[in-house]
Amino acid sequence: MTTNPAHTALWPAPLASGAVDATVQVPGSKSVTNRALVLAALAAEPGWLRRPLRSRDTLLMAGALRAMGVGIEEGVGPDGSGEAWRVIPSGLQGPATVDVGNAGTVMRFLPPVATLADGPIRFDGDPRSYERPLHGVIDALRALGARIDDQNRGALPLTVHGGGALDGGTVEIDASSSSQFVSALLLSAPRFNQGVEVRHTGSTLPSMPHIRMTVDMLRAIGAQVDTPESGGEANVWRVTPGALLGRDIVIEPDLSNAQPFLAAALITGGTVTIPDWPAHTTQPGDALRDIFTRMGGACELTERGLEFTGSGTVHGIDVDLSEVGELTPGIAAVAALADGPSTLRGVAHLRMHETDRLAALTKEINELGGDVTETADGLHIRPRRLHGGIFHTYDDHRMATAGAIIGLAVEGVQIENVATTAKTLPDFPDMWTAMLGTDRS
Ligand SMILES: O=C(O)C1=C[C@@H](OP(=O)(O)O)[C@@H](O)[C@H](O)C1
Ligand SMILES: C=C(OP(=O)(O)O)C(=O)O
Repeated sequence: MTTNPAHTALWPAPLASGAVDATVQVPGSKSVTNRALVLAALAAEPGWLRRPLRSRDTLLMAGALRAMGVGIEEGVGPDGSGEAWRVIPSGLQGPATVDVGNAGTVMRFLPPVATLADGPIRFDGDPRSYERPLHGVIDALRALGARIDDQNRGALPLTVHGGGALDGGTVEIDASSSSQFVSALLLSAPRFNQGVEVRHTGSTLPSMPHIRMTVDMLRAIGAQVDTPESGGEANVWRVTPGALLGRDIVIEPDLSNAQPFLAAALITGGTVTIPDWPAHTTQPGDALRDIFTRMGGACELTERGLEFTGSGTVHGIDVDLSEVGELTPGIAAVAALADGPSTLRGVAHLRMHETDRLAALTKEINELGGDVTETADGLHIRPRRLHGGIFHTYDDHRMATAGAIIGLAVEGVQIENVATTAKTLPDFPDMWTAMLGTDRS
């Protein structure tokens, strides 16, 4: 077996020499870009994505749709500003092979799309993708009329034998391990003959803002969706069959990827401004305004963007992160530097993310001298004086950025495989050093 040198390389995480003072332009949202690509590919007419994220997860999504026959061209948006993708839908075709990498959005959102293709679509990905939950999507699609070969029973790799159409109808799923099961079924449902009625039967459902994002984006492109929030039954979503419109969608900055930069302001007592922070959004990263304020910062949404200022003191926090699980690694990193203990709750499902994030955070922070324990559904973090050392990332972009946050305050932290940030933020190391280049020391 050959070893990719990028995976063993150590990146010396820069120490902040003073309070940061920077404006950081954060690239587009992974979750919005990948939903916009799927919806544009399923539309009845061409559409535009402006300022899409170009990262491993979104390029895998674009590559997969292209493999099924969708046109995705580089261009300048209709108003002449910014880079854009023009998406030209076409009859979806197999045979094709889809590499999902380790992108939850690709492995979950595309099997429903593949049922609409004419011919077999094979799905494969990184070794970790074989372990991530997919049974909710596979079982539901079978119940709705799809033919799927899954030699690994309920997981990747698999082949969807697209028949050019899917009956659709009513289906029950347990989405307690990933909200993406629900999003996946809803996104393709306008194209199912009978649409879909999805009923979640599990006791918990993580990442509700991401389901709201799915619903809002479906409605914006012309779909009719009934939800618990719009007066429907609890845990039931209905999508009516119908044509989707070609839209011009501007992708918001990725607020979860703004997290390490906001954390830098919080722990150095500096100020970071994130331009184009949306006034209204379904992105879970918007919760950082509240969470990082409770941890000691202050923020203001101005015409320049979100201005976040740290006080120099970081407080511990007791918080339920079930709605915003992807923020956990960054919050854990800040909590390890706080002036009191923290309890992060409601995130048992993170054990099945890019890596087992609860185990990985516990091990890596403790190896730097920290005191973290895993609970049934989260972490207890008691701050200790930390020391330098290697921070392993387990191919998880958010582990890499969590390590960089700790490295701001602790000398000698080295991040193994910082290149894994390419999953959603390929420019992270350069953005991080550029932010620090403006230290007010
Ligand atoms: O739908 C989406 O875009 C996402 C939903 C969430 O997944 P889970 O519900 O599996 O946590 C989130 O953690 C992931 O980063 C992106
Ligand atoms: C859980 C995440 O990603 P994925 O879309 O692969 O589930 C994440 O980005 O934190």
